[in-house]
Amino acid sequence: MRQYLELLDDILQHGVQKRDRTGVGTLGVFGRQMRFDLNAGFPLLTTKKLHIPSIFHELLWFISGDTNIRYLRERNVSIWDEWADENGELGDVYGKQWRAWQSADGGTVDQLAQLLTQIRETPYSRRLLISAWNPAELQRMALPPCHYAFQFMVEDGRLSCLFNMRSTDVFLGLPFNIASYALLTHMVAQQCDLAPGELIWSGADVHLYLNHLEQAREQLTRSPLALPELIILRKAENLFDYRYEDFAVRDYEPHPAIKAAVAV
Ligand SMILES: Nc1nc(=O)c2c([nH]1)NC[C@@H]1CN(c3ccc(C(=O)N[C@@H](CCC(=O)O)C(=O)O)cc3)CN21
Ligand SMILES: O=c1ccn([C@H]2C[C@H](O)[C@@H](COP(=O)(O)O)O2)c(=O)[nH]1
Repeated sequence: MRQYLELLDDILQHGVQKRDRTGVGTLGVFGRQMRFDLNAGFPLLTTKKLHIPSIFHELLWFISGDTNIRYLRERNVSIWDEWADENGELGDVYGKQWRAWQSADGGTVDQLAQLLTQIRETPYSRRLLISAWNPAELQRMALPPCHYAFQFMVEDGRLSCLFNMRSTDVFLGLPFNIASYALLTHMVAQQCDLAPGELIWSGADVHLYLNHLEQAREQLTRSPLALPELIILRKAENLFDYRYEDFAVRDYEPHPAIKAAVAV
């Protein structure tokens, strides 16, 4: 994950200070990309310890189509707490758009199910794409999607994924987002009898909150360690049938966690 440290350094060196919605303020750059070879290890940050259950449960929750934080709360995952209403609802966020995009005729589109069919039937397709950016429903979302679209590509029996972010909280959000899309790529690959290929992150507004600068500098004093390995213990019947217990991360031995406040 040397690329991640290079990105931190890039922002600290070239970032421009800006006001932002949360009132915290950021140091940011516009337009960056990072690539991860999923065969070189599972891209979990090693220069600070990440809480793996939060990442894995969140992805399973998206895939299930759920938009209420009850599922997360029951599993001690608190990363969405600040955005939920008194009933735990986040509105029409990721899960809704991935699994039940509202169509004009009153029906819904299961983008994830369609994607799997397309990968199997037309692996050469250039349309293996899912969008969470639904302009008609943005007002009904607690937060407009940050990772708003992702696309797969099949080549030589390998599945690669590129995910787009309009806005990236580099210290807190990005390490989660990279691991989450890496896990999704492993799962979709297994379901389609492909091997994982590359994961590519593409970010537009790429920022460090001003109250994360010290933590970012602390991370830059640390050396990246060997990446862990993801083991899928069971091949589920279909993409929607995976459980948390189906995954194990082997040999994750990171530097200690670094605390930071999330900007709401
Ligand atoms: N400002 C901001 N940054 C984000 O990354 C973000 C949002 N808002 N809003 C929606 C979701 C929620 N996400 C979050 C929210 C909190 C953490 C966080 O506090 N992480 C800590 C503790 C993790 C834990 O409890 O599992 C960390 O040290 O990684 C991470 C991602 C990602 N998103
Ligand atoms: O998965 C996520 C979700 C959110 N973020 C960050 C990016 C921004 O710092 C905030 C969202 O604020 P906006 O004003 O809507 O841009 O959350 C992330 O990095 N990853």
